[in-house]
Amino acid sequence: RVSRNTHFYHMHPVVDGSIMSGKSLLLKVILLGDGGVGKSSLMNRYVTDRFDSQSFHTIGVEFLNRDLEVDGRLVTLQIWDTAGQERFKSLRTPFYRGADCCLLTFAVNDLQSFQNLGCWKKEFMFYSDVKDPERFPFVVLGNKVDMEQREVGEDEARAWCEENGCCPYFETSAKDDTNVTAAFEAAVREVLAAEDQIDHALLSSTIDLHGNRKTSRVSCC
Ligand SMILES: Nc1nc2c(ncn2[C@@H]2O[C@H](COP(=O)(O)OP(=O)(O)OP(=O)(O)O)[C@@H](O)[C@H]2O)c(=O)[nH]1
Ligand SMILES: [Mg+2]
Repeated sequence: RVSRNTHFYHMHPVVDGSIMSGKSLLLKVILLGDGGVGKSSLMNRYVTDRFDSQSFHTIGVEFLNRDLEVDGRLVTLQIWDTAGQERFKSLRTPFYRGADCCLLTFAVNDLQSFQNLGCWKKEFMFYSDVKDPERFPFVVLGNKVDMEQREVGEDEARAWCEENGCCPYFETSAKDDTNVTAAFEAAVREVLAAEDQIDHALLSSTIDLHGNRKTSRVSCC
């Protein structure tokens, strides 16, 4: 399963310091969550529009690319799917660096997987070394909503999201293709919104620097 994904990989030349594919922006999103919650199924549904009821546990990481357009911007979404089982921790954590968004995933019929969301968030923060932890975009996915036996209510999940940085929440089914596209597009929107904020902050600090220089000249002379 690991080597299969190399078919989907294509090099993105670096143009003017930013990684571009044609005119599209390359964004890396990473799926984290307990083993068996449906991370690989969500990625495969989104990229290949297939669902396999007999899928194997992931070992290490795999990734697939999909091009899309969000709010008029062309994006190549590089989706990194990780192994949720504890024994594969050392194989997945080196791949957290450079992620633009983290998709925290649980299964609505598995309470433990919901209770572990906080641990996944911590693990991501620890190994990704993100520059601005307060503003880093997360999206939460409650998968397997097609299952009748739920152990986690939608309200409970939304409350967790509120308490954890007001991240967007989607109830998904990789099996029925419910909200899968919406969830990945939301991840792109979160990244673009965060980048717009950074651009705005940079612009403001440039103006401040200019102002400071003027002030120091006055005090020098
Ligand atoms: N009913 C239902 N089953 C699902 C759904 N998504 C995944 N599954 C099933 O759940 C099982 C685990 O799915 P995976 O996608 O392999 O889970 P994973 O999160 O990638 O697991 P690891 O690779 O071990 O981390 C498989 O048998 C899938 O067919 C869903 O939305 N609904
Ligand atoms: Mg998997």
